[in-house]
Amino acid sequence: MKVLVINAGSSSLKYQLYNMNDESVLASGRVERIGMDSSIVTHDAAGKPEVRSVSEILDHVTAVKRVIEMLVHPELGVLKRIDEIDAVGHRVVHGGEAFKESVLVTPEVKLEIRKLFDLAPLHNPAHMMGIAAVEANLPDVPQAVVFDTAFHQTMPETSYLYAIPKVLYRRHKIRRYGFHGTSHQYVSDKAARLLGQPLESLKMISAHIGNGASVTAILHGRSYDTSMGLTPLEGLMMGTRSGDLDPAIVPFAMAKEDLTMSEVSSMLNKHSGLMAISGSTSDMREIVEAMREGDKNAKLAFDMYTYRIRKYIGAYAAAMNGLDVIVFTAGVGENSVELREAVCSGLTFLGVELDRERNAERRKDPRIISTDNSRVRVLVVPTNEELLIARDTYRLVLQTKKPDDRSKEIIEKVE
Ligand SMILES: Nc1ncnc2c1ncn2[C@@H]1O[C@H](COP(=O)(O)OP(=O)(O)O)[C@@H](O)[C@H]1O
Ligand SMILES: CC(=O)OP(=O)(O)O
Ligand SMILES: [Mg+2]
Repeated sequence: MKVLVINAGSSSLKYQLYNMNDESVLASGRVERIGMDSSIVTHDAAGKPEVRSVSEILDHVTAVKRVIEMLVHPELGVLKRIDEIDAVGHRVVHGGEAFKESVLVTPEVKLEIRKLFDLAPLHNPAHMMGIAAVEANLPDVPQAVVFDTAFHQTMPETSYLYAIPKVLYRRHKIRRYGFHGTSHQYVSDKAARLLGQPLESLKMISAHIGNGASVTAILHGRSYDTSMGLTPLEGLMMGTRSGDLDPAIVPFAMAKEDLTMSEVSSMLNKHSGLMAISGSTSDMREIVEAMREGDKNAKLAFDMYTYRIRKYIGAYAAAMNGLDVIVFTAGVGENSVELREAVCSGLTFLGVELDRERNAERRKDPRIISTDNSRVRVLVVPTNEELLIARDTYRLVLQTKKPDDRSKEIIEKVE
């Protein structure tokens, strides 16, 4: 079975095509700057050089059409015919309380995702455009949705409720949901396997540090608490997002600076974080570079960013009354030697001992970077949200098949 995984953003669409018989990636790529004057398509088919093209792609329907054209292209493609795509899986950031696990797309599911537009205005509308674009281009292909929030649905009330009038929860479902769940789930499972210990026996903290960043306390394999909240704004300081702040700042700044609600929201989501403190960039590579050149603002941004990660790790170790494993993942967590060093150097009281040489190795596979004597094991595990999305989609679609077809598919997979 071949599964196409799509992560649709407001102006971009990333894709990966999997052969589920051996979970190999046949092709991957992205369409950027959708709706702008020059859109960029990058396509990378297994065994062929990556290609880049610039054209005008005004909407997501056209973007999906371009992706399909690339996949069946006589030279650059990997499929003979479009009907070789058996299923499509989508990343959906917000599933609210309605979705505790991945599901196949139905009219009811689409309605629920629409109801959550308010709670994830940057993400959910774009995902719906992705789903509609697939319907338009591949009308008979089953689709599944995999939610960032699903893994965190195991959190206890003590973690997910805010200490505000309960009517806000009852009427509007205002609570902590948490995000990046697919990633936290993937890396925690991978970490336990690498250590050769059952996930259920471990107290783990996973730090997904990318553009968006969140930390999760994973107690015996289940999400126990997580730093993002009702929306992906709470918690850590991020590239352009503020993370935690005193909520009184919002009305205060609105009054003093004469800001509207959408202006204050844009300030906190798009003009804060590393960008605001460094005054120049939200990209950690550039922050580290500028810091080396003696830029004081970049150093302050880096110090605040890493201090907050350390603070959350300390808090979650207390929340779980212990800690066995820390996992770093995502763009910054997987790649920044400096960040891991800065975070871990302040955690020796917990029994964290980083091995400097292991930490400095630039490898792409999951690995241990703590010393052999470290009481808490520290790991780097490259995340793979797309693979989990492909697996869930494959499983859900297989369940809908007639028993005979199902055994045929499973036999093919074993072979
Ligand atoms: N070698 C590196 N060192 C430090 N940071 C890096 C490195 N490579 C990538 N990054 C950071 O990773 C971030 C992107 O992370 P990623 O997980 O891909 O984000 P997203 O999926 O949310 O777009 C970039 O903003 C960049 O700062
Ligand atoms: C939920 C979220 O913050 O996602 P991303 O990191 O992709 O922006
Ligand atoms: Mg991401």
